[in-house]
Order: sequence, then C-alpha cells, then structure tokens
Amino acid sequence: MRRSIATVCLSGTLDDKLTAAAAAGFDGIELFENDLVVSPMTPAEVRKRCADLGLSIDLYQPFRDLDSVSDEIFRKNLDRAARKFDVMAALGVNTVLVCSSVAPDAVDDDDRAAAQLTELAGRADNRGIRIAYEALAWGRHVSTWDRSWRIVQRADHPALGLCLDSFHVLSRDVSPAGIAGITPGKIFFLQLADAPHLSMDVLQWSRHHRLFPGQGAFDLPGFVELVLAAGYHGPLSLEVFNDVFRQSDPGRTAIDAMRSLIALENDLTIRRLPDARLPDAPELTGHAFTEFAVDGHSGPELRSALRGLGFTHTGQHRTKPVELWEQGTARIVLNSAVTHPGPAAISAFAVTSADPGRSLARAGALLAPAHPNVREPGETELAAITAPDGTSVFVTHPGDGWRADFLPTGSAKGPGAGLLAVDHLGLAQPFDHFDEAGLFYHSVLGLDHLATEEYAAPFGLMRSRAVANPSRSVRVALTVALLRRGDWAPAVADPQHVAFTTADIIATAAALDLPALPVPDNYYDDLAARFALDAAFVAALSRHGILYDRDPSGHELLHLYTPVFGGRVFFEIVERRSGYDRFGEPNAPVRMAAQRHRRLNP
Ligand SMILES: O=C(O)c1ccc(O)c(O)c1
Ligand SMILES: [Mg+2]
Repeated sequence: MRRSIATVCLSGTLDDKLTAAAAAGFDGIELFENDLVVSPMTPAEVRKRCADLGLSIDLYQPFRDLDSVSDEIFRKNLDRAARKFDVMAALGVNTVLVCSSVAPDAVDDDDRAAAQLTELAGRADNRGIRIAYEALAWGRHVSTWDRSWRIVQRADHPALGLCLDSFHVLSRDVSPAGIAGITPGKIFFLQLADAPHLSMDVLQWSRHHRLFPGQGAFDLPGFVELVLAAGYHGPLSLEVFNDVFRQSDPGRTAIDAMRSLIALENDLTIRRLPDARLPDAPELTGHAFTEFAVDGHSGPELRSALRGLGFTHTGQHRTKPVELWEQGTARIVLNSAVTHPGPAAISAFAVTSADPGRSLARAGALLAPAHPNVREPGETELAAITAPDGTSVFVTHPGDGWRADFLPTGSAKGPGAGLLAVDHLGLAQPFDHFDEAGLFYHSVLGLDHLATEEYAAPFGLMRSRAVANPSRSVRVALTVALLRRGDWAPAVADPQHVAFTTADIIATAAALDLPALPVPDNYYDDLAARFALDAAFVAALSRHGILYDRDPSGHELLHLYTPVFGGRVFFEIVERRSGYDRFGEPNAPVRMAAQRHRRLNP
C-alpha cells in the first residue's frame, strides 16, 4: 500500500520535513497548513519540490469549523474555502480534510451539518477537489466516527467522504466494528496514530502523546483491517502529534515512522501485499556476551570490579586489545580499542538467535542500520545492527563460534561468586529515542514489551520499559527521564548496567569483593513495614545491601547493585524467586541516591 506521513509528525521547516520523508522512502505527505504558511516556498514551488523528491501531496489539512454554523457565517466559510481551493490547485492536491467543528457556538443539528457539507462538496467538485470529513474526538457535537458517517450519508455527495483517524476512533468508547460496513469508496482518507492509554483530556492526549503504530496501546492492525474490509485502498498515512518527535532529528523520526508502517503492514492478517511479508523474527535464545568500551582510566576500574564480582579473565583477542571475562554463562568483553576516550559504555551486546541470517534479513527489511564490522582476516564474521542509542547488537549462532577469536589466557573459570548468567541489560536511552527504541526491539528482534513503569527518582521522573523474549533468556530494560534531564542532574548521565542471576543472593553477596553500595536504614524500616517482613530476614538483607520487591502474586525479587564504575556503568545481581518477572523498579530511586552518596563519599 502507499505510505504517507503528515508533515506535523516531523521537526523542522517544510523543506526539512519533505527531505526526511523522501529519504525514509515515503510515497506521499499530508501537508499541514501551518507548514506551508511559514514556508518561503510558493505552493507551486512546494509542488515541484515534492515531485522532485518523488512525493505526492495526498491531503491538505486541516480546514476547521466550517459546518454547523449560521447561514451567514457559512457564506464566509465558503469564501474561505474557495481561497484554500486556489492554494490546493497550485499545490496539485485534490483532497482536503475538514474537521468536525469545535466552535462553542456550533449548532447541534446533523441536517444542518449535512446540508452545509453538501454545499461545500458541490463547490469542491467543480474544482476537482474532494472533501474528507473527520470527527475530532473533541468535536463540539460530532466527535465519533459513526456520527460523522451518518452525516456523510445524509449529505450524500460523491465529492464528500470520511477521513478516519485511528486516534479519534480508538480514543473513544464507540466500537469501531461497524467501520467494516462503510460503503466502499466512502472512506477518502486514513490517518494512523497509536497512543498510550492515558486518563486525560482527549485533546491534550491527542496533541502531545500520539505515537507511531506499535509504540502505544491501540490495536492498529485490527483497526486497519476494518478499514480495508470497507474497501479502502488509499494511502496508510501517519498523523502523529508528539512533543518529542516535534523536536527530534526529522531524518531519524521519518525512519522510525516508516519502520512502524512496515511492521504494521506485516501484522495485518488481510495481506494486501503478500510479497511485502517480513521474514519472521527467529527466536532469540540468550545473551552471548556484553561488550564494554573502556579506556586507560575506566579499563582498570572495570577489571577490578569484574574480579570483585568473581569473574575470570579467560580469553585474549588474537589481534585486538580485547579481553574476555567469564563466570557461569555470563561473558563480558572489555574492549580497549576505543577511539574516543570517555566514560566506560556498553558498546555492544550479542544475542544468540535460532537463525541469525533471518534475524538480520528482518532487521534490514525494517531499516535497522547495519553496523560496520571491522574484521581482521581469519576472524569470525559477526553481523550486527545498530540500536537507536548507538549500541551495536550482534546476532550470533547459539554455538560459541565467536570465541575462536580469543586465545585462552590459561586461567580457568572458577566458581566465582555464584553468578550464573546475564539476567538483563539496563540501557538508559537518549531522551529523543525512547519510543523508537521500544519499537526497534519489538519489531526488529521480536522481543515482547513488558509493562511500562514510571517512578519518581532523585533527579527527576523516570520511565522504564522492558523488552524480553518469551523464555526470558533475553531481557533488556530501557529507561528514560520523562522530561529532558535538568542541568543540575549529576554527572552520570544515562548509566548502563548488566544484571547477573544467582540462585542464592545472600551467599553471592558474602562472596563478593567489591565496595558496597550504602543502602540506608530508612529503606529497610520502610521495607519491613510495607511487606510485613520478618525482622531477621530484613536484617540479612540490610547486612548485604540487598534490596527487595514483591509483585501482587507474591513472587519475590532480591537484588543488589554495585557503585558506578568507569564513570558510567554498574552491575546488578538478582535472585528471582518463583517467576518474579519485573525489574525491581521501586528500588531504582534507592539505588540512584545510594550511588550518588557513594560518589560524593568515596
Ligand atoms: O488536533 C487537531 O487539531 C487535529 C487536526 C487535524 C487532524 O487530522 C487531527 O486528527 C487533529
Ligand atoms: Mg486526524
């Protein structure tokens, strides 16, 4: 199907937006009036620019508060419309969006609305223009798709049809099921937006929190199927008002947008384009290794932290300053071949896939950038893609083929501190790319979204969203500040961490040789009160700086954190009891305060 994007989705000037939309492969745009009004290009120049970029202008929008008015105001509105038809002729666009009236004095009368829309449609028809009527969810009287459809039927003019917008439909209680029964040809335009479930004023929800399909909570595939069942074959067009996208790099946003549409089309069960099917996401089977980029300062700190955690330096790369450290099945790679010294960072992680070739083919089809792999002759080929935060994600075979690049150091893995495996990675995301990251991990790697959590932390509100495979052998916890970080927030921006599992955290804690994170007594007092815990148990937790969480079904998490090493990274040890499936989010603020305390009082 043709894919379009409304200019309102993207940041910048009209030219920035058109360039970004074309580069991401869109076929067309919805031109927002404001973007034209502030542009130095004439409508004819915009038309030419779009044509040069291979973009059609599929919709001009919006025309507001046209109908349900007095006869006198309506005559003025027709004059206003005539002026816009002139602009549309110069632009070469033949469909205009008319939103349902939001004016406080709009008349509640479907006959009047229908009559006025018929009159408008007649005039539009004379100019070869079609009117797509859209019920805004906060329309004064017409705020549901079914009422807009009744009015369009009553008006009964060939140049008048509906614009259906998934946000307006799915944000209301009215069932969308009847959309499948709309007369074929009467849906003139389809706008797509997802959104998180929020209890708030619907206008604010729509203007600030829309997301691309797959990033929110709406059933977009189900919605699109209803529209296709009604015979719609126009473009799938994204119309996303989002505070973050409005101020992020439009090139990136346009690719995120395109990825959302490709994934959405793939999720449709009525498949219009059978050859557009994506390769299925192969099952991921585990974390193979996690790589930290370190320099002369952070390298020694991380080495001693790994030793303190019970890791052994088991391998040395044949050709590069890269070390392999192991404990249980957890593998950490320290890469000192850094070109830009700075804080330590998780530069890459590797997951094992049942079919790495297919994983990468899917990633490519979803526009995931391939990571340029610098490989010496004789080294294992490791293909990688680049995640939205710049981390390289390697996808490898379950075997240990990549280990052939490492020569054994001669030190054998010992029992260490009882760490068994990687439980999850914690990746603080760049503010502009959080929703993009959620969609990336879900669509590209086939990981499921677990719940999104929000919590108040010492330096601002935080949001976390975890993604995981069904068996939970691959988990990544993404976090972001709800508002762009304040200037006063501490030096450790966007920390990253690796969490390891243990079967007995108390024994593991006793075996560690690391500086402790000072967890305050107040925390344990509160914990005992909140969960009615046994005093001896709380004392044991407190002795080792272990934090505790329990979900509503009674599953427990015992976990501890290390201080920050190398300027940016820390480690976590978790003991999940009886299927606890979260990440101890309520304890994240305790960890942040403790890490700051420890930094200020080393
Ligand atoms: O928020 C608005 O005003 C607005 C305008 C045009 C649309 O298509 C829409 O869905 C919302
Ligand atoms: Mg809309």
